[in-house]
Amino acid sequence: MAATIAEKIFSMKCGRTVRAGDVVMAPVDAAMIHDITGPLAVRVFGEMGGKRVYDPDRIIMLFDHQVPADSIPAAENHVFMRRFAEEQGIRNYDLLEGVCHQVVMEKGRAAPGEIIVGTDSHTCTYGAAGAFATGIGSTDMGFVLKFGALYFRVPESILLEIDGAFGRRVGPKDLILSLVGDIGADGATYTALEFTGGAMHDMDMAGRMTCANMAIEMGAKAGIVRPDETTRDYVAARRGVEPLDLAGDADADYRERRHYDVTDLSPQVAVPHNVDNVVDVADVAGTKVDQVFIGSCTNGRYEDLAEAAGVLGTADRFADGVRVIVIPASRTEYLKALRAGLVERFVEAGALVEAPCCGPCMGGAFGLLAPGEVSLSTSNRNFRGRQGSTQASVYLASPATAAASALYGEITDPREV
Ligand SMILES: CC(C)[C@H](C(=O)O)[C@@H](O)C(=O)O
Ligand code: SF4
Repeated sequence: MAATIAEKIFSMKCGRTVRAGDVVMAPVDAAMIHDITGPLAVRVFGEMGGKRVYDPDRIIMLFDHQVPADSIPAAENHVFMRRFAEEQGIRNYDLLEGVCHQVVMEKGRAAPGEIIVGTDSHTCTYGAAGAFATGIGSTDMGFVLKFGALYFRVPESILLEIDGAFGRRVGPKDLILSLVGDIGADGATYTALEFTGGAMHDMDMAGRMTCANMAIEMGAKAGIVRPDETTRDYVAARRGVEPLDLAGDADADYRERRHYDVTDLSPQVAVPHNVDNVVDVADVAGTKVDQVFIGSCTNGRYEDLAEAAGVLGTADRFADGVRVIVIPASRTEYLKALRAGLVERFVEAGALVEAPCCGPCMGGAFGLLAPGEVSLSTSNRNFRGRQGSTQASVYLASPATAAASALYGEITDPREV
């Protein structure tokens, strides 16, 4: 019987044929908790009478939102979580490795066919590895810590066939922003997006992670990139085993099939204050920016930094008056950027390069905006107040557009640099 990837994954995990709409109790392959939402999950686990977690090897803990601790309560949360990890024998990456989603992926903790949950909405990022991965609340996570399983309604799927070849300085972030603009912030609510097509399969893992990461910005429960050779190589290199082959069937019951061609796509920008307010860069070119942030789980990988550095080229300095903050998504990505000389280039050009963390993405730890200020950010959300004052404005774009805008002090089409 024909099935979507999501239906196949739930059928495999439940040991019987299930279809979209079925409510199932499914085992969870891995569960991720971080410094912000982890403490509540741990408390709920205790309130449920939890003594030992179901399997410490399946739990991934790390701190990334408020690191190094930016307040005494944050430091206390860290201590609380460290103790729990020690008691339970959970591997705690602490604040040493980077942003949660990048760390889960690069440690090979996500693979095709797995069900992964995390107490963070961008857990959908691991769909880049062919997993069914979704963000859950801390209360649900308390249950997962105890029982290793969770109730799910198997979602309907939307097939996204992406073809064509990106033009110069246009890439995965422009694609996903255009999809969010087209589908809308609630256009895919509780569906699994299944990404396939030539342009997806030509994309490296970094680009696929950028796309899967923003599935939640359309309301999707998960965003799964059909696994292929690129997925296999990435996962096999990290796990030492051949991952599962998995594809949706041509005659599966998709709620919708959408086709896109990226060939003529221009750089895209999400304008304040919603992620689905997406326009061509030309429509906002010339808008003055006070801060440019290159980083986050959406675009803080080596490939993103290289794209930005490519636009910077041999220019001496970023524009006067623009604060450029660059944050590699993990220690691994930071080291790659260091070894390739990218960090040196950014610093020479006047950027602040910070250690891996969420940084200004959520307006948490640092890099906040004052009323009236404008930020151009490679992250995934531009809601009012997201990066500081509710009177500030956040534009979202690709690393190439961010670098071009940092060079000129105003939103700039990277193809013109
Ligand atoms: C802190 C966390 C709950 C939150 C999320 O779930 O996404 C954050 O990571 C974000 O990006 O807004
Ligand atoms: S980088 Fe931003 S979007 Fe990603 S987990 Fe951190 S706060 Fe959330």
